[in-house]
Amino acid sequence: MTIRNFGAMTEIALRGLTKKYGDVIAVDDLSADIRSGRVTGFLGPNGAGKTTTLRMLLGLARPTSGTATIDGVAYRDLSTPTRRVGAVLDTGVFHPARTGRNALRVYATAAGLGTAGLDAVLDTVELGRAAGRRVGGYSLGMRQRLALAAALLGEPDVLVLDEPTNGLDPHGVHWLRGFIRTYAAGGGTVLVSSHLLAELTNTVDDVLIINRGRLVEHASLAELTNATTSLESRFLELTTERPS
Ligand SMILES: Nc1ncnc2c1ncn2[C@@H]1O[C@H](COP(=O)(O)OP(=O)(O)OP(=O)(O)O)[C@@H](O)[C@H]1O
Repeated sequence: MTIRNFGAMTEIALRGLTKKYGDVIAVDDLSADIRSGRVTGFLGPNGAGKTTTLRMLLGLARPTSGTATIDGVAYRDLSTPTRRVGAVLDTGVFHPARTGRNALRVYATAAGLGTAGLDAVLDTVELGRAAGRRVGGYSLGMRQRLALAAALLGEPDVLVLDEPTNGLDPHGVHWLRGFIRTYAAGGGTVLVSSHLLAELTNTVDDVLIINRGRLVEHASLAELTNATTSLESRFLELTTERPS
C-alpha cells in the first residue's frame, strides 16, 4: 500500500458526550480530542460505553447531550461522510449469498462511491483471491477484512474501528497493525477499540480509557507505561471496581 498524505489534519472532538438509555448512563460527559497522524486506542471493560461512543460519533445514535465532531462537523452534517470517515463497527452487514466483490460493489453504489477502486481495495486487505467467493463462506477474519475494504473505499482520512482484530489470525493481526501504522504515518486519524491490551501496546500512540461511561485516562502510551507499569496493569488499576 502506498502511504497517503492526507494534507489537512483531521481531528475528532468529543465534548460532554452523553448517552442515556432509560436509567442506564452508557456514556457520561465524555470529552477528548483524538489527534490526527496518530493511532488512538479506545479501551474499557465490557459495557463501558465504547460502542455507544463510536455509534454517536458515526451518527448512528443520537447523543442525549454533548457533541462528537470531525473537524468541528457532526458526521451527519458532513457533505460526503464516507469520503471523510471509514468505519468498521459490524461485520455482519454483507449479504451472505453475494460474493465479496459483489457485496462491496453494492455497498459502494449505495454509499455513492465509485466502484473503480474496488479491486485495489480488495488487494489492500488481501482478499483479492477470495473476492469471487460467497460472503456466507467467509471466516470471521475474512469478514473483518471485507468490512475494512468497505471502510477504505472512500479513501477517508479518519478510520474508526471497533474490535477490528476480532477473528483475525496472528498473520492478520500483524498485517492490520502494519496497515494502521502506515495509515497514521500518512496523517490519517485512527480510533480503534480493542480488548487485546498486549496487541494495542504494539499499535497505538495514545490511549483513551473509559469506565462506566466516564473518561478515566487519556494519555500517550509512553506517558502511561514504563519499565514497571504495563498497559494491562494500568488498565486494571483504573477500571477495577473496589468494594466501598
Ligand atoms: N440500545 C441500547 N439500549 C439499552 N441499553 C444499551 C443500548 N446500547 C448499549 N446499552 C447499554 O449501554 C452500556 C454501554 O454499552 P456499550 O455496548 O457501549 O459498551 P462497550 O464498552 O462497547 O462494551 P463491550 O466491550 O462489551 O462491547 C451497557 O450498559 C449497555 O447495556
